[in-house]
Amino acid sequence: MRKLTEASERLNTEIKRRKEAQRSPRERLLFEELLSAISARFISLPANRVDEEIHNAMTEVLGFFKVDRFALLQTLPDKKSWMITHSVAGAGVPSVPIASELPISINPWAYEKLVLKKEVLSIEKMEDIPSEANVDKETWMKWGIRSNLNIPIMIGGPVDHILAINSVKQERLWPEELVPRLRLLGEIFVNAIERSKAQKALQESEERLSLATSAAEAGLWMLDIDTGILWATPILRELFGFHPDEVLSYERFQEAIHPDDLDGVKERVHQSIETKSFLIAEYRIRKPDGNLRWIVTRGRPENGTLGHPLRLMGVSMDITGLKEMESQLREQLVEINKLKLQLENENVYLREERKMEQGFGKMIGSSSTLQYVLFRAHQVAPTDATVLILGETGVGKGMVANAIHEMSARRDKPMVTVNCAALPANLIESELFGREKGAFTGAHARQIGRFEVANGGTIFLDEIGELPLELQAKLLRVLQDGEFERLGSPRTVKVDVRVIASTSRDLKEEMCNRRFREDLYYRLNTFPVTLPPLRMRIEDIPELARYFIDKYGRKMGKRFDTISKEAIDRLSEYSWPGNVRELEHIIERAVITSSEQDFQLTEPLEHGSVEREEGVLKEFNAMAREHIQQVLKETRWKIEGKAGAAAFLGLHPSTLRFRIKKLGLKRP
Ligand SMILES: Nc1ncnc2c1ncn2[C@@H]1O[C@H](COP(=O)(O)OP(=O)(O)OP(=O)(O)O)[C@@H](O)[C@H]1O
Repeated sequence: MRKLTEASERLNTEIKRRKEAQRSPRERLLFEELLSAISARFISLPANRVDEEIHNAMTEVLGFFKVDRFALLQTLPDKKSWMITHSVAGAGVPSVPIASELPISINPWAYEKLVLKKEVLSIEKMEDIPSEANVDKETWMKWGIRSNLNIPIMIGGPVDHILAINSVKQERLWPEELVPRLRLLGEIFVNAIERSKAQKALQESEERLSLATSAAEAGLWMLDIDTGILWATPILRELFGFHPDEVLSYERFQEAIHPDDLDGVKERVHQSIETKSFLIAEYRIRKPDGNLRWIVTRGRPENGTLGHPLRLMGVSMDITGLKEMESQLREQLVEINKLKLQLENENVYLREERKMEQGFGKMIGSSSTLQYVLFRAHQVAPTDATVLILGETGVGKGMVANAIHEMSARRDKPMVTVNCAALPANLIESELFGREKGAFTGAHARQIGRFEVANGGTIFLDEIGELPLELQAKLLRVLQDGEFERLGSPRTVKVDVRVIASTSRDLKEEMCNRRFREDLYYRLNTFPVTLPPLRMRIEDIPELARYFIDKYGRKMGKRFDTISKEAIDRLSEYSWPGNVRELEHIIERAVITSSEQDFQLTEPLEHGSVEREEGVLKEFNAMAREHIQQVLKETRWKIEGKAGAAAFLGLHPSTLRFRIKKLGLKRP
């Protein structure tokens, strides 16, 4: 019985095959015609019509073969699924939605056959499917497929498209000669799809380029080297002022270039073509309205088949704004450099002026006592010796200290002043020697002491007499060995500092009363310089007064033509307990109250005139004598001439001779 059934099936198949074979020549011819009509429609088909045309062609083929479903599938790059890109179905047959993804895992056997082995799958009935393809069979049966023809389409290398034809209403045989024709159809479809993708990509990139060039206001151009014909975008035409319809050429381009820049541009273009190198040129053009613009052009030659450049293509932009900005910046830079130079010069001038003010330049007074002081300072300045400046308050001790520093080799290093009287006793140590963080309550940060700041320079310890006894030993160590420790640190710090100290106290007396260490006193006193009080050099008063009147007059915009003799007399008679500082303040006030042109001392001088005691006078004579004697020694008793003692002391030679006689000085 089974044998009978099998024989009947074989017979049926044979009958079907014969029928197909009988139909074939006619159908084949018709199908050839259909194929050539379809392929003709795909020639130069615009990208946006490809999908529609594939759909039409598939519908025609579907009708032609009277099959139920026709689809084009694409293998997705991840190789895990297929995507239905195009699909049509016959009447009453459910179609597969386009863009739906089919996982390869539900058709593993078909994947292997079609994609990996590149074989055609022609299935007449589901029973023919081998047992290893059960998963695929189940899938197809679920979709109601009874017969199936799948053709891999390869363009180039791997299979990335499948043409799938299903029959759901009946089983059917797929004649073998159909396969090459359907594959051809599939290739027409896939080629059209690829072409449309490439066209779309090109269109997109053109759009992007055009967007970028128009955003950058850049004009594109292409020069045919052999013919000299120039192609240009509308933006380039606008940049150069060319007419939109004008036929452009290399000559026409040259005409637009400023004559001064033309040779340079021609040279660069020539070089770019000859050496096949990048072209870059900046030049001016004159537009038809006479407007001068700056243009930058970049380009590159494009090689022909024989390696000889055929075209030069590139981009040009208007950089007039940039150029203007650049030239403005350059002008500003010149201006800045000028100002910088001016500022530097002013700085040098100010520094010089300050030096003068700090040095002897502004130390007013030609009394022999003051001159002697200056002479001493001059002598000691170049050495590194410690100097002790003695004198009442306001006599100019600070000025002399400054002058010594300015005349020393340390003048380019800092001079740090510490007023020992102005600092509270508990802070003075950390001020002078520095401290480590946490050295005492409230020491939140590390602090560098003034000795370290003055390293390489000078420290001026004003009112040294006020230095607490316990710090005097520490100072002595610095003076002797140049070393000390910061507060709260065991580490020894080494410095190279010259010490100038000053005091208005009688240090000897302080030493006797055990308020000042003897060893420190002697160490400081190696080179004492005593500044006489103003009352001992009254001859300096008129000069000082004039100097201060002028200084404050200028500051306040007043110019005094006359200074009354009475004012000068009053100033000279006064005892000046506050010395030069007091004189300066009194004059400053008087300048404010005096009317223009006429300087008047309106306020009373508080202490009144003083009877100069004999002792003071004696002291004065002794100082003057010592000074004149010293100068005479230095000049080997030469009185007159440029290098003579009289010139040095600022005296007339006969006045000096008179003084020598009066002071009883004798040549050794
Ligand atoms: N010979 C001088 N020529 C011009 N100005 C002077 C002269 N002597 C002192 N002065 C001025 O007098 C003022 C006091 O000078 P300075 O501070 O040097 O005195 P000092 O003796 O150090 O005073 P103190 O002991 O109070 O510190 C300053 O303004 C200074 O410019």
